[in-house]
Amino acid sequence: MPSTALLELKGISKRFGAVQALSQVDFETYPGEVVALVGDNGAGKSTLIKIISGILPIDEGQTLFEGKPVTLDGPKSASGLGIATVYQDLALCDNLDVVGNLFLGREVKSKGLGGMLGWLDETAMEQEASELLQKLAVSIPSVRTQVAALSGGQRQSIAVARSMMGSPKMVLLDEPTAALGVAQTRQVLDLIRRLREQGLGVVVISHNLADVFSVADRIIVMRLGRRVATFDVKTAKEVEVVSAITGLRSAEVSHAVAKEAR
Ligand SMILES: Nc1ncnc2c1ncn2[C@@H]1O[C@H](COP(=O)(O)OP(=O)(O)OP(=O)(O)O)[C@@H](O)[C@H]1O
Repeated sequence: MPSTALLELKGISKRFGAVQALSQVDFETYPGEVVALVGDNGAGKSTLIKIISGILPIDEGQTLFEGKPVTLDGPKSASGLGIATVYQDLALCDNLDVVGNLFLGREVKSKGLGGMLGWLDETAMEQEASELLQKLAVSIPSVRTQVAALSGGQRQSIAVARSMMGSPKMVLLDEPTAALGVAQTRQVLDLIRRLREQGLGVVVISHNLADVFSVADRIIVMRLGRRVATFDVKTAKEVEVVSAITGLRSAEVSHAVAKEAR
């Protein structure tokens, strides 16, 4: 593991009225690793992701990016540092094709008079889109396919690819495999592995421990707004992770699992 974290949060606290959503949370990600953020409903995962993506201000704590103190006071400051977020609701435009979605808001104007007239350089965008999808090994019928015609896994892959357009250093994924079938999930998990191979720091929120164990390097467990455990996937046991998530002892988890299986 490289010694300097890409992102380091220290003692982060966040309150919504009477609800203490985060209490003194430390969090760190390194380049070229996948960190899974897990925890029960209401544990504080989304709040932490929103803080990292600059959507929510913190009440207390410190943020370092590549070892330097920074302030994440808006989505622009996060994206300016190279932090990209892929939300659960995808935010793709169904009526646009893949190129249109990848370049939404960052269209390439054609050079010369065409550019002055506001014409878009479709050829350049098409080529760049194809290159990006090839690099990420995302397989779709054509970059000119409307995203409405893609499978759930392909759509999620396009959403992830879109987050790569600004060449980020870190990608946050909120439940990227929720609502996907087995084959589509595998496709998205493969894509996450490729982000790691490219040296990115990847943070994945997931409720699916099978996915977590298959793709993550480290697992950070949140419970009631606190970071309660950290596991190295190579040595972690699922029962221990469930125990940290629920607050039950491992023996109680095993007992509950056995009872459920009956
Ligand atoms: N905007 C908000 N206003 C008030 N309370 C909030 C707000 N956002 C989150 N909370 C509360 O903060 C706590 C943490 O919520 P958060 O959404 O971060 O949990 P989570 O781990 O992402 O849960 P889930 O898995 O259900 O998405 C919860 O008690 C939640 O009700």
